[in-house]
Amino acid sequence: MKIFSAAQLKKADELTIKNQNISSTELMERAASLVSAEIHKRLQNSDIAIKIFCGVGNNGGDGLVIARHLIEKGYRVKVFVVNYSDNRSNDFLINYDRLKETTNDWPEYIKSEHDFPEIDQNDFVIDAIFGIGLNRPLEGWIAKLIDHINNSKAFILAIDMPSGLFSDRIPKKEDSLILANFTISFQTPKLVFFLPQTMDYVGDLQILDIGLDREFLSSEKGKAELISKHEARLLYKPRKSNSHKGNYGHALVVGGSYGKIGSVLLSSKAALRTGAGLVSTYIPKCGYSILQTALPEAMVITDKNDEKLTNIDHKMDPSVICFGMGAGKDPETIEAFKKLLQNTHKPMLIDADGLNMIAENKELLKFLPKKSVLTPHPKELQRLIGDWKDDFDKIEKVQDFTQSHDLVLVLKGSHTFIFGDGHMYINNSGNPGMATAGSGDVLSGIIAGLISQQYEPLAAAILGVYLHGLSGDIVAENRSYQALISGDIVENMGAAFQSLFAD
Ligand SMILES: NC(=O)C1=CN([C@@H]2O[C@H](COP(=O)(O)OP(=O)(O)OC[C@H]3O[C@@H](n4cnc5c(N)ncnc54)[C@H](O)[C@@H]3O)[C@@H](O)[C@H]2O)[C@@H](O)CC1
Ligand SMILES: [K+]
Repeated sequence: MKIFSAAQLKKADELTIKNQNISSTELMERAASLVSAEIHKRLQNSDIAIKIFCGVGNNGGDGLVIARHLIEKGYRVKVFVVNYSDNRSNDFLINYDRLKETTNDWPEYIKSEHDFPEIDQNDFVIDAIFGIGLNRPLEGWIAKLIDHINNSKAFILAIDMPSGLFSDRIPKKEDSLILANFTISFQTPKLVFFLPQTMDYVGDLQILDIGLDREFLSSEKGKAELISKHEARLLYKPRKSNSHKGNYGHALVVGGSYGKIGSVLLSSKAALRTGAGLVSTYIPKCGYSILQTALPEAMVITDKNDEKLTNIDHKMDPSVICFGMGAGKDPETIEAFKKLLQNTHKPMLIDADGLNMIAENKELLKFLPKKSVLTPHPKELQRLIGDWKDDFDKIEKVQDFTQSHDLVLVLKGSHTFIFGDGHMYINNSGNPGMATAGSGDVLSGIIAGLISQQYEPLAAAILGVYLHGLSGDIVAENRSYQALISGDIVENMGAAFQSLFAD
């Protein structure tokens, strides 16, 4: 699903009104009716006090439509107009009149702190104060109202966006914004719903298809693409019945040091479980028996050194080399890595200590084969590209970095971002249970396993990240977040592939 900017959404809005020959009031009616239907589906006529806070723009207009529909269905609704301006939008005014025809319990106006209503913890609050139209921080009594709503501890449903959240920038620490439990947004999600600095305000997220202009949605280039099952499925390449292991490539996993052989084991196993035809490992001698015993399907070559990598002389022609997990940063290992880079021309996957070596020896960057995949977590990214001001600045810097070196970059996080070919993809699978030792090693193995099967590096990164999260979700469902360990993600790759096509 594409992610658009506020300006693009406004354009989609206008085109829809023109091409479908409807009024903006009708579009609002369509969008907000869908929201009230969702609320009704969940509340099932329960006798709960619903308090709807409506701004005086179109987000407020949505709130008024929702109020009317819920009142018609018999809910106990109280509407508050947050009168931040005397300029009311046309659709606000139309729906204000329609609401007054529906109920005798007319909206109450909030014009200062004195008008703040009491909000009980058991109330159901709907935030329809500001949507994508917010263009400056909230001030004065409006900011205080937001804090008042948050402090009530009531359940908060935000319409389109939590009020106070901008669509295109990060709010300052001192800014007031709604901390929603649930957000229902229209047509496409907004980028800020997925950024580490702003995602917590959104709560659970639901996107409603309000039928905006199809032609625009499919032809317009998005700011980013959200990767869910549908998008992942399109990347999947089925296996041919007339094939042999040679068709699925050979992944070479290079890494490990004394006490860290497990990382290579996890990556190698993940590559095999993802479908690589052959997997070899290149490790220090101390790992030989460990790997041969724990993973008889893999071939093992050892360095002449017992505890670290000193000379990566593999004499093979692998389809992909995955480097870095557990490798440490010994000067001899760095030298060996440099030689490996100089002698490799196919895209590589670089993780963990491999990334740290590049961060500390930037001259290595020029030896990286084009389209290599780097898989940093935020701290590793910072070592690679330096500090950033905020999440928007970070995105810009990563785009510059990946484009100038022609790389694919997987920025790991609760929503992992994938950058490549000038585009940005945001993963939508996975869960907090996956923040556990070795999870990154498994991801590297999955992506390497896909590259070895001739997926383009960018496609391998996108699909790999999605499958990794999907497998983690399957584990969490059966085992809880806390009990999930990385080996479980590998073991459930089969279930993840099956689930890709389950519905
Ligand atoms: N784009 C779409 O596809 C649709 C949009 N609809 C709704 O329309 C909303 C956007 O409506 P609007 O453009 O009227 O914008 P909002 O309702 O978000 O904001 C209204 C106005 O408030 C003013 N404002 C901005 N920041 C302020 C501040 N800090 N203090 C005081 N005033 C401030 C601005 O002049 C802004 O236009 C969406 O979020 C959505 O809820 C829906 O009705 C249906 C379809
Ligand atoms: K809102």
